[in-house]
Amino acid sequence: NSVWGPDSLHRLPVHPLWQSPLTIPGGTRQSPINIQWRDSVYDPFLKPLKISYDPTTCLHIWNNGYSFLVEFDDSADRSIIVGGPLENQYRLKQFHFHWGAINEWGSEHTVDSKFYPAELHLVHWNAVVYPTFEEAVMEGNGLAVIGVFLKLGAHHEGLQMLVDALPAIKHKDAVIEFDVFDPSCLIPSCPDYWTYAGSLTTPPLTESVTWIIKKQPIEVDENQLEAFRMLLFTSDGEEEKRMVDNFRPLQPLMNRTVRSSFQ
Ligand SMILES: CN[C@H]1CN(c2cccc(OC)c2)S(=O)(=O)c2sc(S(N)(=O)=O)cc21
Ligand SMILES: [Zn+2]
Repeated sequence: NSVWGPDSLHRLPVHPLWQSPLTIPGGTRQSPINIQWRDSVYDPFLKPLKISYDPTTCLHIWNNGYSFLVEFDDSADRSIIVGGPLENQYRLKQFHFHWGAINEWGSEHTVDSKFYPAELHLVHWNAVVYPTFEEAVMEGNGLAVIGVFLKLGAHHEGLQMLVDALPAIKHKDAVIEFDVFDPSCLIPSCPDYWTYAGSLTTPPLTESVTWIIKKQPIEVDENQLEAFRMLLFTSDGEEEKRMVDNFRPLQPLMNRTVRSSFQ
């Protein structure tokens, strides 16, 4: 259940970028957070995360004015994750990214206060317990988001397919069909992850996310990061505002422990 209603949300100090409130009154499990490696607690009972995506469930790629996202057909259990810290299996709904204007920052989560230039979020929902995504978004165990850090390095072949589509969705609300894409190619092979109870990092900021943050980043090259920065927050015809720095500020850890799947 959420701790605030839509009426109180709009009177809060808002983040300049996308009118996302900086803090939520009563919020006890907000995201993103800094992951202090030495304070994370190894949990031997954490299972390996099992990821099985069907590339043909891919629908389209679009610019929603916050980020660009690739959406999937979640009408059946065809692209799912199970295991890890999760009690049920969760269905893939969409993935999107957050990034900076320069390589010094851009990720939402930090590790030992270090920013990465970008962060990938793969959003899944608990269709075992909840009949619709919209209901799952409002419940404590409704969503599971895999976070993957991007670091500057080698060219990423799998990412290039997305990068090649970006010029066609430069403006807010632009969408193009995207037939076949397997997001597993964006997930590092190393099984190690941190996990903690958190929230969406954009409105509605609901405290419904089990975060699974991969320890190992993926490498992308400068041209690929620059391609993200060519997108616009603004619609066609409006004064152009480059889509950069679309990450929420760090939130207080409060009474939470970050667990690790590795020693
Ligand atoms: C615009 N960004 C959010 C979009 N969502 C959304 C869409 C429809 C309805 C809804 O609530 C009723 C929420 S979402 O749940 O897919 C997510 S996940 C996420 S993040 N950065 O925490 O991974 C941000 C958003
Ligand atoms: Zn996100």
